[in-house]
Amino acid sequence: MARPRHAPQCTIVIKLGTSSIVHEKTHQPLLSTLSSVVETVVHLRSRGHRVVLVSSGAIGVGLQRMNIPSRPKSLSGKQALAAIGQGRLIALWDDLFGHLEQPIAQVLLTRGDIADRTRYLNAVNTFNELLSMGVVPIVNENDTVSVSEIKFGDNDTLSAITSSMIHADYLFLLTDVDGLYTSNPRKDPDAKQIEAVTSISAIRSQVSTTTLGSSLGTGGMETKIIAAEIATGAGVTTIITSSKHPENIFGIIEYHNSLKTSSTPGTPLEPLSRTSSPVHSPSIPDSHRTGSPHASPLPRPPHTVFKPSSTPMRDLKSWTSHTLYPSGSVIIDTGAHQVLSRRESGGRLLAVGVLGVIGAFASGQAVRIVVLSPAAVQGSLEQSSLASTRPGTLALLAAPETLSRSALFAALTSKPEDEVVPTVKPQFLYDDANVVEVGRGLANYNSAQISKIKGLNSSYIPQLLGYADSEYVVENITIRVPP
Ligand SMILES: N[C@@H](CCC(=O)OP(=O)(O)O)C(=O)O
Repeated sequence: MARPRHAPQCTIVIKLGTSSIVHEKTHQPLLSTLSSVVETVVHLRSRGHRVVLVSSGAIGVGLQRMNIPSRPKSLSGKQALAAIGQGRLIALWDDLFGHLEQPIAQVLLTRGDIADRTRYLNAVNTFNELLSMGVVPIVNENDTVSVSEIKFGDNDTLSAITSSMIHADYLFLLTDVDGLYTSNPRKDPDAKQIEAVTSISAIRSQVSTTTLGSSLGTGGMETKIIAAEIATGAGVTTIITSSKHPENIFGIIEYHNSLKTSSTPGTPLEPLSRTSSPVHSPSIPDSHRTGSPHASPLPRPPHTVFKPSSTPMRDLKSWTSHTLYPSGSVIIDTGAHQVLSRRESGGRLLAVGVLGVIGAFASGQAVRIVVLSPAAVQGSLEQSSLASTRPGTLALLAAPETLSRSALFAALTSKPEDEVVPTVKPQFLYDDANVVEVGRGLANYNSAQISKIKGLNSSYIPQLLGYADSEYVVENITIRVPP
């Protein structure tokens, strides 16, 4: 007899915002929502899934404990309330999960914690160990020690980074609306839910993101879209759905698994849940919206799905792009921008493609990869000139991004290029105002060294720096804005 096909076991991150954890006015915990989340998580665990919860709410619980009506404006005020509330918040989760014999763990992170590669790997190892022990890690930002430079800022971003760290299959952003709408559904009766998103840049122009979000949390739809961008870039299917019906997570996973894996279109997998999942409205299958070859006969609980990238970033690249606070910028020319946007570049930048640096950074630190803004290119062009400084040496007092180096050498000297030591001296003053960030990477040399070797063939590195650790000046580059 044919055995029923089981849904694959997944790693699932579920993020609950402040407005889903405490009441907006009274700050009392929303016990029925929290209990439903606990039942859902325990049920997912019983089906073999690995689950991580990202829980906001420390400040909200702190407000209730101290009987303070609204979030303080000062950072230290928020940090103090988070310190008061976090203990009670985790105690509440432990109590609720404890009734169902489910062990939990508290994981508090800041961006600074995982900006260091060793600490990042330690965090990954801890997550993996906890998950293999059958524990549900409950993550929040370590607000007490976070300052603006090292803050994730909102737990949407934190949940996306957590998903990428543990190579999650799904990230569920549970919130007070059941998906992404074309406009604010609370105000606009014509607002339409967007069921599936394949291009985040395209969706940005179609939706209004400013009007949603409660007075308690720091997130809103914009931070959810940013989180979806980070998570889908790391290969994680990202879902926005209502925190009022966490049990719909079963139906949503089942629905998407049936689209993905059904060899016979329309054959449902064995349900993840034996209990029936309330489904609030029948809706048009994703296949209709996204061009998927298979239609699913399964009901589709309301949600918006952001499809994962078909070419997810390698782990280290994802880590570089999103977890590291960049210390400075490396300005690249248009040619390097094009090359780095191709996969075969391996995400490595040669000195020849560098126009300059902004700020001071050490080797090993994260840097922004930036290009000149159109206005800066124009300003640079206006100041261009060419000069010879000593025999056999060319100084380019020019806008190097506008020049072909070999054409330049051919025009100005009969010597082959490798006999000439050029010095690139753009006269234009580059700063953050005249560049545009297109990606991030890890510097192999410090800012002063990259300044010395910018624009040059890598063979000059030992001569100019006295050593050459690598022929590349920046590695592990992720280009997020193609030319
Ligand atoms: N770490 C803070 C939460 C930050 C925040 O407001 O997040 P969110 O409610 O998801 O927008 C806390 O626990 O209160």
